[in-house]
Amino acid sequence: MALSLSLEEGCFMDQFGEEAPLQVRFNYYSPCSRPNLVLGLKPHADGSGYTIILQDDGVEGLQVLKEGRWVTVPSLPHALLVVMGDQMEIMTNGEFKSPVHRVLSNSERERISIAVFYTPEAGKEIGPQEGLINEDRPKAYKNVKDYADIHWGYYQQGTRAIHVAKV
Ligand SMILES: O=C(O)CCC(=O)C(=O)O
Ligand SMILES: [Fe+2]
Repeated sequence: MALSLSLEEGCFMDQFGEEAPLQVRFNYYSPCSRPNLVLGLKPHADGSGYTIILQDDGVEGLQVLKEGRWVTVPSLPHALLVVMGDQMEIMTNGEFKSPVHRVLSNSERERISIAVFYTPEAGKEIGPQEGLINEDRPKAYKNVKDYADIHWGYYQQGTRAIHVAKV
C-alpha cells in the first residue's frame, strides 16, 4: 500500500507499531423471513486501520456505499477482501477511503463471515504521512490516538467518527 502511494515501504507498519493487535470477529447472520425490513449489519465504516474479510462461499450480502448507491460485493471462493478502515484514511490523508458498508439479510440461507481488524497499537499516535501532505493536498486529518475507542462511541449511535479527526 505504501509503495502504491510512492511512499517508503513499511511507513504504515511503523505507524501501526510492533504491538498492533489483530482482532477477529466471527459474524453469523441467521436467515430472516423479512429481509426487506431487517439488516444483517447496519451501515458503518470500520474504525480499524484495515479489515480483512473472508465471506461465506456463495452467500452474498455485503454491500459498499459508492457514490450514493449500494453495490454488492461478490463472494468469490477463497478470496480475501481488504477493506480500508478510518485509520488508513487518516494515515493516507484521504488518498484511501474507508467505505461505508452494510450487510443485507437473506430469507433462505444463513451467512457466515470472518473479519480480521488490524488496528494501531493502543496509545500510539497516528496521522497523515508527511509524503502525502503538500500545497495541493494540505493536511486534512489531525493526529489521533486510540481512534478505535472514539469510533465505538459513535458506532453505538449509528454514526461515523471520522469527523472527529478532520482538520
Ligand atoms: O459480514 C461481512 O461481510 C462484513 C462484516 C463487517 O463489516 C464487520 O464485521 O465490520
Ligand atoms: Fe465492517
